Amino acid sequence: MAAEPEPLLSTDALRKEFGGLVATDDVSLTVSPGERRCLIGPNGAGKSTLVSLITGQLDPTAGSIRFAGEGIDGLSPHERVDRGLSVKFQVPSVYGEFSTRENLRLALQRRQSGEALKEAIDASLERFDLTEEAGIRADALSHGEKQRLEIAMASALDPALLLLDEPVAGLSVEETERIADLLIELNESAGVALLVIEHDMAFVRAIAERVTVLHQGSILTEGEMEAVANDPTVRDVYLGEEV
Ligand SMILES: Nc1ncnc2c1ncn2[C@@H]1O[C@H](COP(=O)(O)OP(=O)(O)OP(=O)(O)O)[C@@H](O)[C@H]1O
Repeated sequence: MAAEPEPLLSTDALRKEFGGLVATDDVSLTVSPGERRCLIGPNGAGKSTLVSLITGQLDPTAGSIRFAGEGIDGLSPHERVDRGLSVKFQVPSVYGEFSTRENLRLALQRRQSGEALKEAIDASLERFDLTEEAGIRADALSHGEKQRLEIAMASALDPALLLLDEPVAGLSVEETERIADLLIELNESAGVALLVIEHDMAFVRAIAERVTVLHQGSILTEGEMEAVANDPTVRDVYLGEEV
């Protein structure tokens, strides 16, 4: 029998304590190459902490992480980005005083220069529907445009995995659908695996192939969205809210 292909990302018994509080409790999560996964769970479930452990912003109290076939424990956040693990945090971190085009140049110039760089910037502007905003200062963009610019910057270096922390929080239904379409297109055309934290269940339904539910720092369950949404234990942790 053929061996199972190695996951792109795997965490093994990951744990994070803050003083006496266990924010991440024995989390063993795997993401396959090219997969679209959403991470859901009520407020305080430990979603952002888990993402910070994966990106290297936080060090685990115990456990380990493998990415693209190698252990990445002890690598800095930048070293993880260089290996293809890219992240878009919840708070927009574009350079407000620079134009949309200049922001993309900063993200893309680590790999390219000259005419190739110009072409890559134009392609990225087009892919993320930002061509008309190319000359606008980033701090004058709408919230949705800023989110799209940030996703464009985070995917500039062709990551194997893109982590996104609440990419549609505070966006209109229309902008949310637009970002869902863009992420699916990015996943399908470039093969980028997605690991997305989100509270917006319509968005989760639109993009997730599989959903992982966190509760009190641990994985409560995993599976396809419909099965997860109908799971009574999941309904319990959401206290009757519609999942
Ligand atoms: N730096 C920190 N110091 C102390 N406690 C923390 C720290 N970061 C997170 N926590 C605690 O860890 C737990 C998990 O928080 P986390 O932000 O990871 O949850 P979350 O699922 O992302 O929540 P939300 O959906 O509200 O963003 C919470 O009880 C939180 O108060």
